[in-house]
Amino acid sequence: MARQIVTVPFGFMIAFDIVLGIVVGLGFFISAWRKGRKKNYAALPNPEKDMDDDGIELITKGNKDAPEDHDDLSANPDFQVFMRYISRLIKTKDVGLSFDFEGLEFEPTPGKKILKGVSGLIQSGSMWAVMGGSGAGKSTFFNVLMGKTRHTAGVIKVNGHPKDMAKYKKLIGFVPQDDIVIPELTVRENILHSARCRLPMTWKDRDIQAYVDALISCIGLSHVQHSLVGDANKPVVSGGQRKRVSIGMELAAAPMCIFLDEPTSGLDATSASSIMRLLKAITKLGVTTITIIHQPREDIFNGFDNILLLGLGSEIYAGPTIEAPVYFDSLGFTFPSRANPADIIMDIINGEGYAYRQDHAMSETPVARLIENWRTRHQREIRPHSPPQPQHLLPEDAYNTLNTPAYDPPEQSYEDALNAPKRPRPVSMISTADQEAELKRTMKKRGASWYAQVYYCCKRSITQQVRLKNSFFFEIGTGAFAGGIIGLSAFTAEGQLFKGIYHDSFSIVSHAVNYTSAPQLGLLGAMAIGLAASAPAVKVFGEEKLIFNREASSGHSMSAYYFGKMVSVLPRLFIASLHFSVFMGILATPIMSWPDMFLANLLYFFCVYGLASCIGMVVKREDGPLLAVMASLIIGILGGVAPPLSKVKEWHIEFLWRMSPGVWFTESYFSGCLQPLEYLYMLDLATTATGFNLGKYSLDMG
Ligand SMILES: Nc1ncnc2c1ncn2[C@@H]1O[C@H](COP(=O)(O)OP(=O)(O)OP(=O)(O)O)[C@@H](O)[C@H]1O
Repeated sequence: MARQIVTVPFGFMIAFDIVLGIVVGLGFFISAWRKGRKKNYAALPNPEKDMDDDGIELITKGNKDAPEDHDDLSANPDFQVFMRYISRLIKTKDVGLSFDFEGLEFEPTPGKKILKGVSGLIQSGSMWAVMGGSGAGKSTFFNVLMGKTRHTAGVIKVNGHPKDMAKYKKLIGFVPQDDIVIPELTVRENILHSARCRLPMTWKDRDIQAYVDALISCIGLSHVQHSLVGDANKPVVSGGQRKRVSIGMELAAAPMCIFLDEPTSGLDATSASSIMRLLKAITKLGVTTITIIHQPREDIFNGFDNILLLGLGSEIYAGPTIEAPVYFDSLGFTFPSRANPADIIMDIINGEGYAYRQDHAMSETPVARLIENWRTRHQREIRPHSPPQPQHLLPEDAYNTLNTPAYDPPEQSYEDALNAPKRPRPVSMISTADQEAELKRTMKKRGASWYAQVYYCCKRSITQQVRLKNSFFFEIGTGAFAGGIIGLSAFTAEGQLFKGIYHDSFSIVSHAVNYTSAPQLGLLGAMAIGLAASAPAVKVFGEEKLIFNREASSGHSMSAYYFGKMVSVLPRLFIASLHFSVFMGILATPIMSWPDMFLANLLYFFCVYGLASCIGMVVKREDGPLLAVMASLIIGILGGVAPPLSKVKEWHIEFLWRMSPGVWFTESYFSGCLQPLEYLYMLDLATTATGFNLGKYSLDMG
């Protein structure tokens, strides 16, 4: 049998590789030239910047801690632009998002209560701090309030109506404790993607870009906006700047309520203050802000309208920030003048408050005593929990608040405050049907269309892949190598992968049969593709599990993400499959038509990518590659070669094998290598012996 020559695909592959080589070479050349040009300016006092291969500015180490532009918000002209945009976005008949929660409990395992009856009222347009020691239950409280974790007891009301908070996810922003950002994108690309996917679909791209520019300036990232974000392994921007990107990604969505889990960790004092002032300003527009904060500076602490103090999963205090020292004073703690009240409060609620007491009455289990004290006092005399109704200022007025001190000292003494007549606890604001309808309309408008999100996700993924070119070239190389190895294994057969019994009248001259070589080639091919594709697939999909979760919980379309991602990997699958098929075709020369073989390989690459991405999404990040490789080997082994599919049929468990893409793939090879020989051999004997079907190529591919 003549060796099949795969001239056209081979020529195509070579031409493609040459073009790819030229493009990459030119890229290197241009970036080296640009780097050289940069070096000529090195003598100037401007901050040094490098360019990476894609022309992205990389901030050099020396510049990482350089002061950011416009830390002083009130001097930043972009701030007014930002405020105008955001006030336009959150204007909804003076109704924002307020939360009323009563007796919230979370008990993941019986007997282990993480939250124990937390109650409170967070009115729209108020700024809350949640404070407590490590493990006090702050993040759990956040998760329960946001609807990410189902509470085991208690009621949550949104605007006075018992509702599932998750329904409002398009209007809620959440800045997680860890910076979940895409390291291969620049600062601006990360924020712009969030804005494009979450802002109203009616917005023009020009407006979105202007809004993002103003926001980037307000969070002090203009000078690094074209720098890659990087990650902990390969940092490009500093940790504090990455934190600000994370905050920017949420502010870009103009949320009506924003939850921030330690937004100031990793920021220097000035930047932290600047970010909190920005948050304060948007709070004045009606945005509800709830922040977990550990060690706030005094001005930051005093900027919060209210604080919720947690200890051992219970409330220790909830109410106006200004009244917290008064409350602890009433318990016998003395606040030294000139000390940061936040520090003292943290000491007290961590059970280290005896330094501020004359007596030692509370030295035993102090946190439990504080909790009990709050509970009994709270029942006895209910103090106001929140400031008056939100003021919903105009952007200009909110802007002006930046120039007034954040903290107004109490006009009355602590004693006066303690003896003041008791005010009734404010009732929660109950939105009208009209306001609810308006909120619904706002939510409906939020977010780009599904098609637009597919486009943005696909574009973002292609950008990432271009910047991760090493992984791309590795995948092509592995594909070519695997194809070559499998081709070599069948090289000596010279394309004769099947021998059967000749048709009647010639059957007597038949030689020994060989029914196994063709399916074996399929089996080896499946395993080789599994090895070549599974690890890169985990990298492309699995590494983004946290990003995916973050985006899904803020209302991004999950299907758009997957679809966009899938479309973006098709070119690399095509190229890897091309290299695999060409090398395999040249060396093994099966009589199966090359396009059929290529299509089978391509679809099998696709299956392995799908499987590996699902695994990468559900298992731990470090386990992903190994488990994906193992799973792809298993589906390859379930290809119906050993044990033969005929045997599996006898056991009546063929359906199990048919669940594996490996069996369809092997069957397509079997079919492809045998059908051209139908004129010569009795193929039905071979199908009975192996259990594979013939002539079902379309079904196999499907
Ligand atoms: N789903 C869960 N199952 C079991 N234990 C949990 C669960 N969620 C939280 N915990 C435990 O509850 C406690 C409070 O956790 P949480 O993350 O809310 O604390 P935190 O106040 O945010 O702490 P930190 O400031 O250190 O982040 C911790 O001891 C944690 O291990």
